[in-house]
Amino acid sequence: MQPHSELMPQAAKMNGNKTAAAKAIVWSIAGSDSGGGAGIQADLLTMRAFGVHGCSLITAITAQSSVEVARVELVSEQMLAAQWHTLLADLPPVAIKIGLVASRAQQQQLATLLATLPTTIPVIIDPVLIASCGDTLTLDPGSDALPELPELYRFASLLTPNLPELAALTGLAVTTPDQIITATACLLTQGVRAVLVKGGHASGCKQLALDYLVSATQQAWLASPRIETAHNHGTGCSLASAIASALALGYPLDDAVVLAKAYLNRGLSAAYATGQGAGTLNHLPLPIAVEYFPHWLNTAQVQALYQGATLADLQPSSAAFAPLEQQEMGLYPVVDSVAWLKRLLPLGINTIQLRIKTADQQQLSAEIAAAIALGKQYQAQVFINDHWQLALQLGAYGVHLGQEDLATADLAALRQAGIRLGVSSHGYAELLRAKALQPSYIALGHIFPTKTKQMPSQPQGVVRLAQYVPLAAPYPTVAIGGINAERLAAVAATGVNSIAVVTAITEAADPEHATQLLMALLAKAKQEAQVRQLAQAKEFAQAISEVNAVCPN
Ligand SMILES: Cc1ncc(COP(=O)(O)OP(=O)(O)O)c(N)n1
Ligand SMILES: Cc1nc(C(=O)O)sc1CCOP(=O)(O)O
Ligand SMILES: [Mg+2]
Repeated sequence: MQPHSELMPQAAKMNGNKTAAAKAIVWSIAGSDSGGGAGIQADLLTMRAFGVHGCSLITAITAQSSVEVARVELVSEQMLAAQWHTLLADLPPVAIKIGLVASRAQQQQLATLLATLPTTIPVIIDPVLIASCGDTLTLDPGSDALPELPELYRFASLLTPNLPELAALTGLAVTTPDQIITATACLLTQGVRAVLVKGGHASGCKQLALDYLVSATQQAWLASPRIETAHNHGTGCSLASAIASALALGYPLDDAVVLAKAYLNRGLSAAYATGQGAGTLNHLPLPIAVEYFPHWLNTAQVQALYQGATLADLQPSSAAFAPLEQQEMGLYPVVDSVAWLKRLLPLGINTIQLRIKTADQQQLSAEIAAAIALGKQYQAQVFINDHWQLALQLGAYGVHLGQEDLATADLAALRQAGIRLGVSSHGYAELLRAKALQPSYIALGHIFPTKTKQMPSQPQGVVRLAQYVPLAAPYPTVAIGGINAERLAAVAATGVNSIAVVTAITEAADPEHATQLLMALLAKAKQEAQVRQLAQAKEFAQAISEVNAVCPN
């Protein structure tokens, strides 16, 4: 899917004689909650917070407050169809969120309608069966009632059941992590492409909410501190809408889930009362501060949590990779031969990477050994890309690994040998996964289009980079991908620690001159950033002293 609005030149729509930027359109197919906490109302607030344009297709109208659902009326088949066709003609969706589908007939109708849409439009289905408070939402009593949703399953890019719903949908127990994995596997076999199990109801781990994300290609657990609040009405609707909105903005599914979870955590932290019953989360706009982002865990870690371990136990400092000796990496050239190291190290580069993609084992071994020796000679941090076995064998300073290498590399052996680890990342999910390894640095790519390598992901741009940098803390960060002299200042302004380049050096008419220019530009940009930070700190201190002068206590 193409990223919308944030990364691409803004699409323009004519509005009278004014030109306005178009927002991505997200449909919410759901019930109306007259109390304003859940359903369509929560969905539209969430979509607004994400900066997308929300449209509603109402399936049922509820007379609902914070304490009761007094009456539910399904909209007619004709009215649901009218909403669909009217919107489709003028406001077609980039993503769809489906919440309350109030009868089997509506399921069938929606299945027929969804089948007419391109399969590239992501559909997030939040099975509204059992509310956060544990109440079963019984809408259409009798034989026509839910919970069977298979009619719609095959359209779901992601299904987001809570634990009781997962149990109801599969007929399986879901008390332990293994049982949750088995139950979700059962849903995948029924045609759902991915499942996010919301762990808010789990009793196995008291301090954390553990959500489980699984698709055909990956599985992961997201751990967030439990937020103690009674005002959690509409959390399921908001999470699913947040995921649909993030997908519409061009985030891949795992990133969309991470961002949506952070959105929910922050909203719950600022939740407020409405009536006498459960109030609602606060729909605050993006961006979201680092403290609300979840941790990325594997199943073994979650099993340990179920047995009483804490998050801190899972990441002891003894399991961290050695830190960089020179934390200020500056300009970080990524080159494919020792000949390049010989040209660039005398210029004062302190961090460099040997990235050889084609060579036989003997050549590789010789190049890596020579690179290590040069690193020692120039007291430079030389990282070896990919070839971690040779790096280990030959005693390299560091290795740089991609996400796909993490499954096969012997990380424990590298750590024990004191070899530094740099890890690639391309978005929120990979960043959290990299961070969980306690590496020596985290690379954030690719910022701009690059011709050096075929990238499966989209360029991130500097707006997203600025959000990733604080999330990577305390690990140093390196930006990579399409960076050159013109773009360097904008990249450095994000606060990233280092900038890695390939072609800006290797394809320059005068690589030594280009390197020196990039080094000087980076040093200048960092100095300017420091001056800006100092000025901000001064302004803040001044404001505090003025407040103290007015109200000394
Ligand atoms: C500093 C830096 N960042 C990212 C990469 C990419 O590494 P990887 O994901 O291993 O991909 P390849 O470089 O092997 O194509 C990097 N090399 N350096
Ligand atoms: C090797 C590499 N890795 C990337 C990532 O995003 O992981 S981008 C990239 C290529 C960087 O080359 P250039 O500076 O010529 O664009
Ligand atoms: Mg690699």
